[in-house]
Amino acid sequence: MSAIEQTAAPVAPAERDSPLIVRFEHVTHWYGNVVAVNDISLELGPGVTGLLGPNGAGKSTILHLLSGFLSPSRGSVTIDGVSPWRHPDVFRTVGLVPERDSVYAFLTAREFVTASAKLHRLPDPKAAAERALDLVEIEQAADRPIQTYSKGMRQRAKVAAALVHDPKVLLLDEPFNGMDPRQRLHMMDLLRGLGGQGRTILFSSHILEEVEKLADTVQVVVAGRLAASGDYRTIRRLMTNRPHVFVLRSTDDRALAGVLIASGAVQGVSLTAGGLEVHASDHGTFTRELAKVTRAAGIGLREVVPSDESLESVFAYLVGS
Ligand SMILES: Nc1ncnc2c1ncn2[C@@H]1O[C@H](COP(=O)(O)OP(=O)(O)OP(=O)(O)O)[C@@H](O)[C@H]1O
Repeated sequence: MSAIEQTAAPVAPAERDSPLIVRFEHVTHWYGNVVAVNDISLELGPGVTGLLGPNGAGKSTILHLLSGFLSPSRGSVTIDGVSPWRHPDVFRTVGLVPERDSVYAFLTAREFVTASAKLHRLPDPKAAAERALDLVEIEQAADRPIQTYSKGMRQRAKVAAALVHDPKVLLLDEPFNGMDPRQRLHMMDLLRGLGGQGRTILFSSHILEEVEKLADTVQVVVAGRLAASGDYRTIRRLMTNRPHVFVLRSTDDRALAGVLIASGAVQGVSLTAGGLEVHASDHGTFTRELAKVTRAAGIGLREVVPSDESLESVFAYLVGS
């Protein structure tokens, strides 16, 4: 595979009104011998997209390629046709909320966000900071040092700093890490609102439920590769239709094994010390049939435990499919 030429004659994206298109074309990135991103092609438009994958999948690398911190070893990354690598104009269009807190904690949020506005050389840094602080709703606490903030408020201060120049593309690396459920909901509302305003929002997560609640579209990455991509419902269906393993405990496991095999709802069963292990070909059919056959056979079900629900097994299935 040969490297794709970067698009020539860039037009400063910030000067355009139409929604930006973020594009990866056959992008590969190596750190020495480690292939962190492997031949990924994808396209993002306005709205909220979840970048879902287990630890080490390549999510941060993808975000850093988009932010212009890394250049692709192969392929091209473009935002509205312009490569972010060594093209400072693109920085006016992109805001990044990094995973780590890289903020001096003695600063107040107002000082931190104003400093970010100055770095962007905005004509009125104070007014821009005011607007951004207002957007993330930490105006009330904006004059307190960041070290006095909760995790959720620290994250919001980082989002304000990333939004200070009103970027059309907002990238967030694991924005929900360490947040309690209330803070999480608040951040979700905020990102949903920003996506609704026509911004292109890409956030990384290794938690399925976070992505399900927030994202319109999902990009699933596993071991540097794009494992699935598109509408959340389609990906959810892929996940629930995959083969499942359950451990059942009932009043008569042996009889249950017999009726399940006869029903055709399972591919295999084995009696184990922990109960009856069944391999179901798909989740929906199995759960429907299970209720029916146990009732008909007069068997009492005590427990149904999915035994392969770990994210790794779901990802492994997606990679294989
Ligand atoms: N600077 C680096 N030098 C060498 N290898 C790296 C470097 N940064 C990341 N990697 C490796 O590249 C792969 C992808 O890492 P990346 O941080 O992009 O994944 P991630 O999905 O964001 O994971 P996490 O959620 O754990 O941060 C991993 O195998 C990681 O160990």
